[in-house]
Amino acid sequence: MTSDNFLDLPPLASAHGTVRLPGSKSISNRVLLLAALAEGVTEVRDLLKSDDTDRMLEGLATLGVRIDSLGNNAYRVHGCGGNFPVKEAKLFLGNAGTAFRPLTAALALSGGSYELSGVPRMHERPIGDLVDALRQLGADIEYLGNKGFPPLRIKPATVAGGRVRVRGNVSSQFLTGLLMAAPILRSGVLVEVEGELISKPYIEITLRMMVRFGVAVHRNDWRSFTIMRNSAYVSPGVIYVEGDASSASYFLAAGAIGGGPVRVEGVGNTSVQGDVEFKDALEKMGALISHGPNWMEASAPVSGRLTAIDLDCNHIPDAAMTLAVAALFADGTTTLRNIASWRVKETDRIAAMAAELRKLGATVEEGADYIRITPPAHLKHAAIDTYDDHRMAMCFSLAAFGGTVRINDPGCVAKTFPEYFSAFSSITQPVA
Ligand SMILES: O=C(O)C1=C[C@@H](OP(=O)(O)O)[C@@H](O)[C@H](O)C1
Ligand SMILES: C=C(OP(=O)(O)O)C(=O)O
Repeated sequence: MTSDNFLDLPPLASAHGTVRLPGSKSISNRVLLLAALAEGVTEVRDLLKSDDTDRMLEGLATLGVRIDSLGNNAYRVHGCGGNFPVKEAKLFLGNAGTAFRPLTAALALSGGSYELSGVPRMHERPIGDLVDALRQLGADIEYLGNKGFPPLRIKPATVAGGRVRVRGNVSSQFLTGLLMAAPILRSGVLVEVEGELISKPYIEITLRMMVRFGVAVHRNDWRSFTIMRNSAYVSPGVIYVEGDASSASYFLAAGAIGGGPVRVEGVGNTSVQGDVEFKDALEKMGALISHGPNWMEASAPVSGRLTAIDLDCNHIPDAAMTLAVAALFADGTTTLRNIASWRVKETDRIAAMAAELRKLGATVEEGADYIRITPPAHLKHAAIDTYDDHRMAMCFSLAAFGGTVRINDPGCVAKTFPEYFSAFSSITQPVA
């Protein structure tokens, strides 16, 4: 039964089939911004269409960037050569971290007057480390609400390149924003990371996308990054967005729990996305995994049951949520470590995950940066609250392998995967 506010998933007997993945959120929003900043016209194919990418598309359009929709998830972006035509604007960026953080950096170095705001949760997500770094380059940024958080006002300022230090232990998106925006200055920037850097594979995506647009960053391990004087983005002509590796995790887990094989197409072992390593975590749990350059496939262990794991998940913060729900179907106690960033994402994901897993009967221990899950013998029926967090809705759909489950506010999946539930039902078979 469905309504606007909840979706009842029937008890599931098995999973097998193939899913063609929607485009990667992380790549889509990077490519849109880089194409906008580049010289020339870029044709972007297989872009993700979702709330987060709509916020980036709208934001760029407000800034005067011409973007033509060509149909079939293809867009033509008319680059503005590092100089947004509109010098005064208000941007609403929803809850899209991949739009908010990089656009803050780009606009702070652009010499205009801008206001950036989002949904109430976005105003609770930190941005102080990025603002501090941009101020070192001369940017004039004011907090319109609480210090260290959006909404922000950016004023015209004399900005110049040079050395800038940024903290990377709250979100890697601050470093991503600085790196992507730095070529706007044309005068060379040395970015030094202060302390620990989390979510490193996302920096790899950033650097790979910048190279596609003609800017090679010289790096010293994860400590410092140099953007040379006169670096400027140039359109690569046509660019394809690969499938979303985080979105792949739900289907691969379904194959590992429900028999399989479940195959995802659009992303594979040559991907630039760190979340493809989710398949390795599932393999450690006993799942049978195979993969090629553009696909991955998962089946249940020969024994039929997954086994618990103890894993540092810092490199796969998004896909790790799927492991927490897969742990309901694994023998033993699963511990997911080094996930403090979960607390400042769409919701406090450690608290939300613990609360909803407990409703299903699991024994859950949570700490500042870890979660430990012991499954019950049988799942209880529960109505799962999703906290306006797309990943809560998507990963808890897997609980239907233990009996019927209600997902409250299923529409929140629109942040990154509007068609999620129809894709999920296409590879899962209810109990007869
Ligand atoms: O740069 C990116 O595309 C992202 C970085 C990660 O955030 P943090 O760096 O805040 O962990 C990730 O959780 C987010 O979904 C996307
Ligand atoms: C953390 C996420 O999103 P954002 O890009 O808004 O940070 C996510 O998609 O899990």
